Amino acid sequence: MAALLKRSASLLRAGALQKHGVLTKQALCLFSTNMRMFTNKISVEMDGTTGVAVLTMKSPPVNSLSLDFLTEFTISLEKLEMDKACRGVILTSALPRVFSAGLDITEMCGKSAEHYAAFWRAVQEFWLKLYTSNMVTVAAINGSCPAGGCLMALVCDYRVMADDPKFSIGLNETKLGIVAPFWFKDTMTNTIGNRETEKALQLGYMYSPADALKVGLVDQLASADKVETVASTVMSEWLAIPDHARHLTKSMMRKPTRDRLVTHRDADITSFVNFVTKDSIQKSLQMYLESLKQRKR
Ligand SMILES: CCCCCCCCCCCCC/C=C/C(=O)SCCNC(=O)CCNC(=O)[C@H](O)C(C)(C)COP(=O)(O)OP(=O)(O)OC[C@H]1O[C@@H](n2cnc3c(N)ncnc32)[C@H](O)[C@@H]1OP(=O)(O)O
Repeated sequence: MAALLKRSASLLRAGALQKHGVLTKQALCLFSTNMRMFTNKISVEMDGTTGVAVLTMKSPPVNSLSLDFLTEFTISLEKLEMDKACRGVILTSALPRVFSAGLDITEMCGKSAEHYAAFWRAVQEFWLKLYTSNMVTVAAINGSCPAGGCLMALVCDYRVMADDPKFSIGLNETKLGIVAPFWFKDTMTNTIGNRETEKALQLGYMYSPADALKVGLVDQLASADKVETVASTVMSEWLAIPDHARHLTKSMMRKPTRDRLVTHRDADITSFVNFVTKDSIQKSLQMYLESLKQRKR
């Protein structure tokens, strides 16, 4: 398994996954009955009876989306996608208080242009795989969920969030001095509409669970200890619909947004690299990282 993951990771980084479908056709072994898979940063438990997998992020301190994390996540998802027995996946976090802190800022600081390009391609791949999944995807948001963490939840079919005012969710990029790219914006607009997105993105607004429910950023709240149980109940309701009808409908709804990124994928990587290599952006990101560290002292 370690060797497979290593090989898969290098293929993914090289862009081979989406170009040649190598992982999907040859390399992936499938889940069949009850199955557990662990990588360094993710664990997956698949219940062969219900057809539901729980994908748990376990990358302390904050489940940030590093290149390694994104690679492991995308490969795990691909394996589930290939397993005919798997019809739904619940995403959750093993960490107390944090679902995911979003993109790993250290991947965007002080690295080469080649590194930024590889990182951004992996972010795109992660979004594309999750956004276009044939499985029912439910986010069990059991902690804070800024920026890329919010994006991950937004691409799921349904979001259940812990009703704890200490947690928040939103696309806060402007607060870091950076700009959410068009496909982050599209994903949010498709969920909460244009006007609310315009305000939320410009202000880098982080919503409390109650406010997130009010604007439709999440679908349901549950007490922190019940988030996963509620997510499982929601999953059963969605799985009562015939798969083919449901996922044809999903792909009809999502195709225009997906196509927009696929069409502009290379240009989007170039934009990201040009943007993130600017001195002013590097300075903003460094200062933000430093402020996160200072907060603890
Ligand atoms: C003209 C138009 C051009 C357009 C061109 C567009 C191009 C594209 C531009 C770029 C777009 C990028 C999009 C970016 C998306 C992102 O996701 S950026 C990441 C944003 N994330 C955050 O702001 C979250 C920051 N973190 C927190 O708020 C908190 O950590 C938390 C998640 C609420 C958890 O709090 P707590 O449990 O108290 O933990 P902390 O003590 O704060 O943190 C523990 C350590 O983790 C480090 N850390 C936190 N978040 C990150 C992160 N995202 N990346 C890396 N590291 C992180 C933090 O520094 C602590 O580290 P130590 O001090 O070393 O322990």
